[in-house]
Amino acid sequence: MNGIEIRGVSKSFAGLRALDDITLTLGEGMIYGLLGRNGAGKSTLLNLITNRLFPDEGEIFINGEPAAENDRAQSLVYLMGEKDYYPDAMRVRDVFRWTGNFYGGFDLERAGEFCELFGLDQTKKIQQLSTGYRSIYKIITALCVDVPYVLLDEPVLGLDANHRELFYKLLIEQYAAEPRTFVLSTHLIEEIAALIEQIVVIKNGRIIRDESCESLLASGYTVAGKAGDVDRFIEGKNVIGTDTLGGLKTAYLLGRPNRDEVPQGIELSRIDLQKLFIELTNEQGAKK
Ligand SMILES: Nc1ncnc2c1ncn2[C@@H]1O[C@H](COP(=O)(O)OP(=O)(O)OP(=O)(O)O)[C@@H](O)[C@H]1O
Repeated sequence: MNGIEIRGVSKSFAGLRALDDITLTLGEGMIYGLLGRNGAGKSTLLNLITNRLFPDEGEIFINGEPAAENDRAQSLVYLMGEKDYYPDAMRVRDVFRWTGNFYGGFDLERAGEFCELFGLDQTKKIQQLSTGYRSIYKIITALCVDVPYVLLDEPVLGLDANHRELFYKLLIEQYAAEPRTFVLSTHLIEEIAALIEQIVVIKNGRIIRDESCESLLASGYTVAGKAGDVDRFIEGKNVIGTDTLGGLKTAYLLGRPNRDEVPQGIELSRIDLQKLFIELTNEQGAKK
């Protein structure tokens, strides 16, 4: 079966259960958002898929082949991790060549174009790059390597807003030109909300949501209007947060709205992903 299949995987570090019986399939040609609070287990999961770590229990398969110590399976997955896996003295252009040799395909021409767009000098050594450009050379590598599964762990770390926009744009363009699976682990949830099709939420080492962005967003809604009207409307409903500005109030609710029940003067709209995420992942919040 094609895809990355994670079956009953657990991983502990010195007694701390970082991942607890994870079962998950990452399909082909999809953009996933892997979301979770700090320490939830996102990087551990990505590191297990790519053999930086090995599970205590369970197994991972890549296109039907065991992922553990299997070069053929691993050549299908590229992880852009938080750590630098290339020697500091290596030049950016050599990273591109080396990655192409290891993975059997790399679009050097496209990488050159991306370097120009980001203003990255390919002749520079990694050790000469600023924090943002250390992310940028890795982003470019991840976008240009020819593999069906690209895992991006905090890809926009240290990037300014313009460079983040550029990255999202290039990612969508690359995806449209040649569909493959991208898994984006990030805390900048609203920024990726428009890109992702499927959302996986990890909380305390367990998966609490694995569903389409569309259906997750349909599990809540926002109402806004005069504070008094909004207060009357939300009474007895499942309110997860409110914002007040002057005499106006916005309330975020779980559940599906009954449109017929919404009085005049109350504006109904979609809930934003960030608000839902906060509710799903706070300690008291959201049972599965
Ligand atoms: N090599 C390690 N040794 C010991 N503990 C570890 C190790 N790697 C991860 N952990 C612990 O496992 C848990 C999950 O960490 P992980 O890095 O996977 O979380 P994360 O969701 O990626 O977090 P963040 O968003 O902060 O990067 C944390 O409690 C972390 O401290």
